[in-house]
Amino acid sequence: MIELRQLTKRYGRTVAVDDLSCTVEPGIVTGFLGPNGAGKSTTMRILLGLDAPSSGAALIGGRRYATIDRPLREVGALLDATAVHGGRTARNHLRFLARTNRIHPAAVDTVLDRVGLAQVARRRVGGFSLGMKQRLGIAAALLGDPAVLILDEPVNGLDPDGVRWIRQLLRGLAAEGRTVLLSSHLMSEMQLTADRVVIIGRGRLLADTTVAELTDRYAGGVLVRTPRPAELAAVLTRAGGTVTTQPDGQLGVTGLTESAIGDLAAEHRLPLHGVARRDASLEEAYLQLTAGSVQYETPRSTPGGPAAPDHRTPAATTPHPAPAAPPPAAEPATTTGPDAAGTAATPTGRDAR
Ligand SMILES: Nc1ncnc2c1ncn2[C@@H]1O[C@H](COP(=O)(O)OP(=O)(O)OP(=O)(O)O)[C@@H](O)[C@H]1O
Repeated sequence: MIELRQLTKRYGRTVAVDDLSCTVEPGIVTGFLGPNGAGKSTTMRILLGLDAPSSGAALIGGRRYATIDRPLREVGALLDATAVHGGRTARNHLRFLARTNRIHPAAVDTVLDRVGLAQVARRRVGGFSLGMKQRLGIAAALLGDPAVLILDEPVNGLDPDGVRWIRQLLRGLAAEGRTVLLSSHLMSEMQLTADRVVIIGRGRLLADTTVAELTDRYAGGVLVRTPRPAELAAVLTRAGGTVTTQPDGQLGVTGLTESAIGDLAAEHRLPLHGVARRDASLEEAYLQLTAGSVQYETPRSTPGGPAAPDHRTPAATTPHPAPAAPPPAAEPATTTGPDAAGTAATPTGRDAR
């Protein structure tokens, strides 16, 4: 289990994380979402002992990372898949991590197999594609068979097959009872992978709920298909509904249930070709929820200029690209957390799964 207790982090005048409290439970996948600069990476770095909180606490299995004796056995992390020694082979990279964390060397081949890198285990990491490095980073995170996994943008660089693979992997790891926290800007993917989401904006908690509850909360009424839209719209409006005509000619109705719409249509002998609840996607819910928290706005269209991207289009998977990169991290992020490279280790019991 992961717990954030009134976590606050300030960098000078910037409040990167602002009084953030939440619990990330085992047995499910929890998505960690927020616009660029919201404080996700900062929170993850604090969880992994790479940065110190200004106040509050970030706990893994009830303890601060720095007090965990054999970190790789308790928590696996992927922060920056490219932060690996390019001259080493994949196998040697993992063997080094295993040795310095007193993990049995047999675990190396097991995780290489699990992430699909067994065939390239003896190739130098420098020649790996970003997707292969992501897989290697995940292998390193899994090396100690940890109860908790913290993954920052793990699908970056993966092809569609790899994206599906990681979705199934993470869901499988959660089903084994592990705590899985992952950040991503890919809302459609997050909707398929995560059970719960913690959404932050400008360092503050905006939502901590299930994906189902969130999409339900932002569901947009009922979509009605009829060959006589003007007449039906008049009937529904008179009955207290609010009706809008969609670009595809359907009627969007709020304020009336599907059954009420069906009854009214039957009463007025107006044919219905379809009545369906309009579920919001996670992306729509996310965009509405974070609308006031975006720091790096997508440019709006200007007369004669290119059209701004439609934030409500499902294909827009990176809703708020930053025009400028945020300041670099205070300390270099590592693939597996600070102790991956060899801090002391003594056996501890697993208490966080
Ligand atoms: N080392 C640092 N020094 C100063 N400011 C920092 C530092 N690290 C982060 N920040 C600031 O803290 C805020 C939160 O940044 P953070 O990288 O945690 O956001 P994020 O949600 O991970 O963003 P992204 O989605 O773009 O990765 C931003 O305003 C960022 O500029």
